[in-house]
Amino acid sequence: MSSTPQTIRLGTRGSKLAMWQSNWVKAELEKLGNVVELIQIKTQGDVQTGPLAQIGGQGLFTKQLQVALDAKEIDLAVHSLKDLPTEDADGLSITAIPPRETTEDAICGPVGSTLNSLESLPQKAIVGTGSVRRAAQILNLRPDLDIRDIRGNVDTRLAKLDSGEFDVIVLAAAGLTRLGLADRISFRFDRNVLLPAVGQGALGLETRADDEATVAAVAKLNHPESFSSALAERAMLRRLFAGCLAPVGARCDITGTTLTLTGVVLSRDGKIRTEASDSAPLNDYELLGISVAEKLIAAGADKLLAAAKSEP
Ligand SMILES: NCc1[nH]cc(CCC(=O)O)c1CC(=O)O
Repeated sequence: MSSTPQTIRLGTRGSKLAMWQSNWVKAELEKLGNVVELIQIKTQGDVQTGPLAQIGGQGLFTKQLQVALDAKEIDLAVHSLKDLPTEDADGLSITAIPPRETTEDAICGPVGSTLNSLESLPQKAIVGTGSVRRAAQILNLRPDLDIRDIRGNVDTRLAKLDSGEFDVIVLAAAGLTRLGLADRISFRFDRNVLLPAVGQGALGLETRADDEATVAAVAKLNHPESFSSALAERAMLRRLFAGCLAPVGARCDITGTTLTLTGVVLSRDGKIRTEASDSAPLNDYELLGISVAEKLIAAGADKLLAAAKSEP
């Protein structure tokens, strides 16, 4: 006698990118014999449209999913890991991180543009990004550029670019790739030059920690290298007492079973930049993140972060 598998209720935001990610997770779970139902949930980030830095608030895109998970309205939340605050949510756990998509940031120019590097942008070009991390690192390299805030999902941002509001915009290559829009990328930044956001390109699969059946099913989607690298970056950010709205970047490199984490913290205007790095066995990701954060703090990162917070 075969028992009918329990249905996993998967909570997702309704944006195209979120739906792509959730449908991907659904299909992977179904391949393993699970039954999955998608449940759309609106988050504050979908409702409010002001500049991200002003609406502020960590977890704008993730909190409602966590509330629904906690209330047992869903069994699994699929997050873009970079939008998920690093403070542990009571009773919830990141059960799996599937193979990570590319972590690079990309510049998108007008269709047919021949831009191929930051150096190829004209003087004072208008660059659209809402990310202080991207803004600070770009200004560090090109102080002349005119960085302006942009918001909305990937399609909205590309439409704003195409309407001529910006000369170029910056987006995560991961989102563009998932949406089949990689042909809109003019060039990608070298990860050694512009360090990605903590968790960029990774999905966080969150469950109730005590929901054994869902935990067992979801854990099969975990990719250990992606898990260790993304969680090392998150441990660094947590130890810096910073969030996804801070001028902080991170990069992980894996050689064999050794994980190397590099972190960067900048002033908002990009004039001051401190970088630190350390290596550890893959399983010691938590200690590695703390170690790199402490090196950054020793180099003055806490003062940069305090100053960045107090700026409008
Ligand atoms: N903050 C929005 C967000 N969250 C995740 C991605 C892209 C996909 C990813 O990094 O996993 C994006 C858009 C962007 O930064 O271009």
